[in-house]
Amino acid sequence: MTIRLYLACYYVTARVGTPSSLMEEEGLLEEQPWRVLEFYSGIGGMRYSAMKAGVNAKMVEAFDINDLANDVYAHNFGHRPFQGNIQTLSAADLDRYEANVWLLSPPCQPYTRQGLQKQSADARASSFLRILEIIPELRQPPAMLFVENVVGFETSDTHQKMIQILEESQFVTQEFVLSPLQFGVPYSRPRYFCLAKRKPSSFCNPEFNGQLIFVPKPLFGHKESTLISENDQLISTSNDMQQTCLPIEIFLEFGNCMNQNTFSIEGSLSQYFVPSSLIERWGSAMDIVYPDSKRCCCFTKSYYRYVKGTGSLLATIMPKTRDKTSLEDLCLRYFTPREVANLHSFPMEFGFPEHVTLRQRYALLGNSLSVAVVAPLLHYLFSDP
Ligand SMILES: C[S@@+](CC[C@H](N)C(=O)[O-])C[C@H]1O[C@@H](n2cnc3c(N)ncnc32)[C@H](O)[C@@H]1O
Repeated sequence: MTIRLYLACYYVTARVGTPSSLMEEEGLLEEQPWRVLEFYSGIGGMRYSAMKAGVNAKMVEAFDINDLANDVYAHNFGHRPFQGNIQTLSAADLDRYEANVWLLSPPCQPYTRQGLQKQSADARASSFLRILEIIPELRQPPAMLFVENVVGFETSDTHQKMIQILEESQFVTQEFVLSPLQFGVPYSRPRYFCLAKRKPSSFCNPEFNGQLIFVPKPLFGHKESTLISENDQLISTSNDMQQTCLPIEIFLEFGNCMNQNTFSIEGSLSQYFVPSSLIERWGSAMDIVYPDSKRCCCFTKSYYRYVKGTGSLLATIMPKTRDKTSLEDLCLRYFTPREVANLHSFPMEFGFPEHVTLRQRYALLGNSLSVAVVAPLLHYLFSDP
């Protein structure tokens, strides 16, 4: 079944800070906006990143198979993504959009360390492989591509295939593994990113072509002070980059005063309180952070359903001595969905439609991405040398 195409367009943004009408008057809008397709759009992390990056882009279409994610996207952007399996798109379908930029954040389960790591053999990898195979079949291939995935993707056979197809289709690539911690956000969420430009386009720092880079410095024009490791990869000089991060309290919607008493007064807040039974059973596996902490763990789509490895819990009582206080006394709570969105650097205007349940909100956010990381990467991708 082929997905029917709607050619209705919707806009990301003109350049940040300058209304487009004003820019037109000033004669600044000399260039046509880039026509962008957003694959695996989820709740719109890529779109928010493009907005934050201030790139001159027009979102031509977004695609996602998940009904609920599309509800959230429509709620925030006033446009419902195309609902269907990306695998069913043909080259002719995609050519009709006349897009020149593709943003893709395909499913990561085939590559996660906790998963079976079946890579390309996992059915959830098929749609991405198919979309890659379409590139050489296109009448008008994209000029730029941006791919986001989990760390582990870069060693997969899907990655190998992606690089092979991109090279054969005349793309140059630069790859990154970056975390929000490297952008001042107290949030550990390292992710893999591939930036690709089709020749004759090139990157501002072409000396990084074909490399996997672990520091954000090339994005900001720094060429020196990045180190080359034994296997020629750029590595971070600093193990303690979180020292430069803001404290977690800046990202909280309920401050330190939120304790058990507050929970009982404010009925709806009680849902964030961690029950004693969970503390007893899973206490030793919990990642506990404090309002003054400068790091918290990655929130996954299973946050709030499971405790182990799904994201940090917040101590709302600051103990005098941290290592001697019982967990019960810390008045532990879950981060709220708004706070997870804050740590993902989503804008304040982002919200959920009422019918989306708490668990669904966490699941959708857990699948999304860090705007603080993706925005500068997109800005770099869209910049001309
Ligand atoms: C890693 S998430 C991307 C989330 C997105 N970047 C965001 O900011 O929310 C992958 C998304 O791809 C969607 N998806 C997975 N397989 C798909 C397919 N074959 N066709 C269309 N969408 C698919 C899922 O519903 C999910 O929303």
